[in-house]
Amino acid sequence: MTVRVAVAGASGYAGGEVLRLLLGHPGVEIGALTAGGNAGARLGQLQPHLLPLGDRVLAETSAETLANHDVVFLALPHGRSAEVAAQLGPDTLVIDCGADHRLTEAGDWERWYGSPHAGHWPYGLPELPNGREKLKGTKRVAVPGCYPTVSSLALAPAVEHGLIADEVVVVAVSGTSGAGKSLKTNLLGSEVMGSLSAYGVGGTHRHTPEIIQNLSAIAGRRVSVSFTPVLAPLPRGILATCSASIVKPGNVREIYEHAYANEPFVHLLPEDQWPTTAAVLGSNAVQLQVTVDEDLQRLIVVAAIDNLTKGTAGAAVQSMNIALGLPETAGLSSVGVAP
Ligand SMILES: NC(=O)C1=CN([C@@H]2O[C@H](COP(=O)(O)OP(=O)(O)OC[C@H]3O[C@@H](n4cnc5c(N)ncnc54)[C@H](OP(=O)(O)O)[C@@H]3O)[C@@H](O)[C@H]2O)C=CC1
Ligand SMILES: CC(=O)N[C@@H](CCC(=O)OP(=O)(O)O)C(=O)O
Repeated sequence: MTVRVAVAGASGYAGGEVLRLLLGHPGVEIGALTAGGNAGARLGQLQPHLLPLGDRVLAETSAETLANHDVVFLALPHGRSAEVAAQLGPDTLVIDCGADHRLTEAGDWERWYGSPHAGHWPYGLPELPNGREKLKGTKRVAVPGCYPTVSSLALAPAVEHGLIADEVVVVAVSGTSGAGKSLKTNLLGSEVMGSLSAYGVGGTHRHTPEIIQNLSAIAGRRVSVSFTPVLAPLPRGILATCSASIVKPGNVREIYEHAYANEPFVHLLPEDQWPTTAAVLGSNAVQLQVTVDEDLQRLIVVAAIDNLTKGTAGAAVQSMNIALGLPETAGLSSVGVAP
C-alpha cells in the first residue's frame, strides 16, 4: 500500500523535518507541498537539504490543494492549522504538528492561547499509558509540544507507580529551532550565541498545562508542574531535568526498565551513561537516565530528544504509522548523527 501525503507548512522547520523523514519512508508518495508567503517558491530555495524535492514548487495552503490525499500533515502556526483542518474531509488522516488540538479543556486553551478552542484530538504520544490504542484507526492526531513530550515520558513511569509527590519540577534546555524559522529579536545570532537564557519563567510557558494534562491523566488526580524552559545556542535538541519528592519506596531503575522495555524509541541508558542532545540528533529516540538523590529523597530523571524529530515530525510520522496500521517504526530510527 502506498499512502499519498501532503505537507502544509513545507517551508518551515517542522514541515521540513516531516519531509526529511517521509523521504526515507517506504510506504508514502509525497503529494502537495504548501506554504504561506513563500507559496510560489521552489522548495530547494528554502530547504536545500531536501534534494529529491528541490524542484517542487510550493502551493498556496488551501483545502483545494490539500484535497485528494490520504494523509495531510499540518506544520502551520497555531490557529491556522485549526482553520485549515476544519475544511478537510473526515476520511483524510490529518496530523497537526501545532498546538490547536492538544488540550482537552476549552478553559485551559482559552487561558493559555487566548482564542476559542478548536477541540481535542487523539494525542500523538504512543508511549504514554494507553497511548497507542487512542491512535489506532484515528483520522485526527494532535502532535504533542516538544517540551511536554520529553518531560511526560521522563516522569510517566514514576507517576504511574505512585512513586512521587503530585508536584514536579521540570527545567528543560532547548535549541533555537523550537521557535520556528520566523525572525524573533531574542533569536538573532548575536543574542543567542555564547549564552543560555531562561524564558517563560514562573509557570507562564504555554506548555505547562499540556504537561499537567498528561501527568494528571496518568495519576488520576491533578499533578502540579513547575516548568522552566531555557534557550541554548544549539540548532536542535532538548535536555530536560525532571525531579520530584519520593513518597513511596520502589526500585526506580526496575520500574523504568520495565516501563520502556518494549518501546522502540524510548531508551533507558546504562547506569554509567547520561543523555546528551548530541546523541539523539536527527533521531526519533528519547534517551533517559534515572537516579535518586538520597539526601533529599528526590527522583531525578534526565531526558534528551531532538525537538524537531521525536519532539515534532518523528512523533507525527510514528502516529501516522499507528493510525494507518503500518509498521510503527517505518521511516524512523533511534540512531543519531555524531559528532
Ligand atoms: N519547531 C519545533 O520544535 C516545533 C514546532 N511545532 C509546531 O509546528 C508548527 C510549525 O512550526 P515551525 O515549523 O517551527 O514554524 P516555521 O515558522 O519554521 O514554519 C511555519 C510554516 O507555516 C507556514 N505559514 C505561516 N503562516 C501561514 C499562513 N497564514 N498560511 C499558511 N501557511 C503559513 C510557513 O510558510 P512561509 O515559509 O511561506 O511563511 C512555514 O511553512 C507550529 O504550530 C509549531 O508550534 C511543534 C513542536 C515543535
Ligand atoms: C525554543 C523555543 O522557543 N521553543 C518553543 C516550543 C516549541 C514547540 O513545541 O512548540 P509548539 O507548542 O508551538 O508546537 C517555545 O518555547 O515556544
